[in-house]
This record gives sequence, structure tokens and C-alpha cells, in this order.
Amino acid sequence: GSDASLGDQVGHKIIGIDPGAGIMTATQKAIEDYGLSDWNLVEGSGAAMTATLDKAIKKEDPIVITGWTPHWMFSKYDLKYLEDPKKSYGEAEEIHTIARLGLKEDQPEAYQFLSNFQWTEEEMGEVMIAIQDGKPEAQAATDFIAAHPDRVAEWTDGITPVDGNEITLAYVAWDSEIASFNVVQQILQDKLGFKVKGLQVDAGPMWLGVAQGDADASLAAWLPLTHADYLSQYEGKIEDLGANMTGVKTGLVVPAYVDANSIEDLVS
Ligand SMILES: C[SH](C)CC(=O)O
Repeated sequence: GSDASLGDQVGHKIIGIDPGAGIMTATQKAIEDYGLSDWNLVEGSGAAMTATLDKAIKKEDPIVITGWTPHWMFSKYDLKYLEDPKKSYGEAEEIHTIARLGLKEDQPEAYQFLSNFQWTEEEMGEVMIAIQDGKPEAQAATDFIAAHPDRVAEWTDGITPVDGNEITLAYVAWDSEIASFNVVQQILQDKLGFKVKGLQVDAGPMWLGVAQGDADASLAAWLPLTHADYLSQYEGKIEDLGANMTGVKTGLVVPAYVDANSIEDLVS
């Protein structure tokens, strides 16, 4: 590559996503922790970030993005996380399901299923990649359910179906949470008799919606670090039903052809 620093090559820009996402707070902290004062974090969305990434990779241009696992981009492109020796992005993260207070009493069947639901990166990947390859979201979820009857039976074991009870699930338009929302919506509808409404909002309104009861639950709570600020803001106003996925992570990500291996390499 050229002898210009990576910072010069990318205009000292980190391509981020929606401003309310916890990864954006963590990246601001990384900028401080590593003394990247001449770098700027660009706000946008998950979709805009992957479109910018695709353009850069097609031209084999350098680029630095905020990235997370699970995400389909790791199977589509040859990417790597920059090492984070100062742990600005924390250790192993989990995606949790949170519920409004009172859900257990009002909708015990939904509460039980949402407490049971936990799946793997590979399973989520099947749905995410099908959607990325153009399959409609609901169809990708229905196909997943048809392909995994044993898992669906496990998650719904012992739960008596209801007759049209309404449930609202809040989620943020991150590819990972689009997948989990659609699978949970389809199971609640097709197997347990619920009518499920989706509330697609930013991270802040998602937490607020569950805390205020406008939404019954959400599968998009990244903890313990990524959404730590939201959890402390709404402590006692929501119920954490535990992890729906473990072993996830967030960080700075570059194409494998970029000559950097650690966030420390961004200091020009
Ligand atoms: C982008 S990760 C899916 C979650 C978050 O950063 O809030």
C-alpha cells in the first residue's frame, strides 16, 4: 500500500451506524482510550455502513467500520477485527431479551417462550444470509422454522397456544435483530396463536418503549457493555429475561487487505 498512514488513506473516518447504537458510544470511548483525536466517527445506519463497505471492497480501498458478530458481512467479505488491547469494546457480549414489567402476569405464554428462546450464531446466520440474498424477511423466518422443528419444539415445550392475544416486539434495524425479530414473530404467530406487531425503532426508543410498556419485549439488548447506559437508565423499569444469544462481539473492523491489526495501528 501507499506510504500514507491508514488515517490519511481513509480521511481519518470510521464509518459507523445509527447514533443511538451502543457500538457508537464504545467507539467514542475507543477514540479517547487510544488517543485517536484526529479521527471522526461518521453516523449513518447499518444499511449505509454495509453499502459503503461493499463499495470500498469492490475497489479494494481501505476502510474502517464499526462491526459486530453475528453479521452476514463476515461470510460475504474477508474481514478482520482490529485487536482492542484496552478493551474499549468489552469482553464477550450477549444479546438479551428484555420485557416490560407485568408481562409474566398478563401474557404468561409469551413470557415463557421469550424466556426459553436462545439460539446460536450459525442459526441466526441462516436467516440473515437468506434475507441478504433477497428472500423476504418473513419467508426467511418461516423457512428457518420449517428447517428446525426440534429447536422450535424445545422453545415452545409445554406452552399452551393462545387465541389471537396481541404482542408488540420492539427491535432496531440491525441485520442481527431483523433476523431474531422475524423468527420470534413467526413462532409466536404460527405455533402459539399470537398476533405480533413489530415496532422498528432506534436503540433509545426501543429501551424506552419496553420501559413504558408501549412494547411488550425486545430481543435487541446488547449486554453487559454495549447497552450498559440504557440498562442503568431503565434499571427496575424492565425485566431482563436473559441471553437469547451468547458469545457475540462488537469492534472496529477492516477488510483483510488493510495493513492494520490493532486499534493502536490507527494512531498516525
Ligand atoms: C450494532 S450492535 C448490533 C448493537 C449496538 O451497537 O447497540
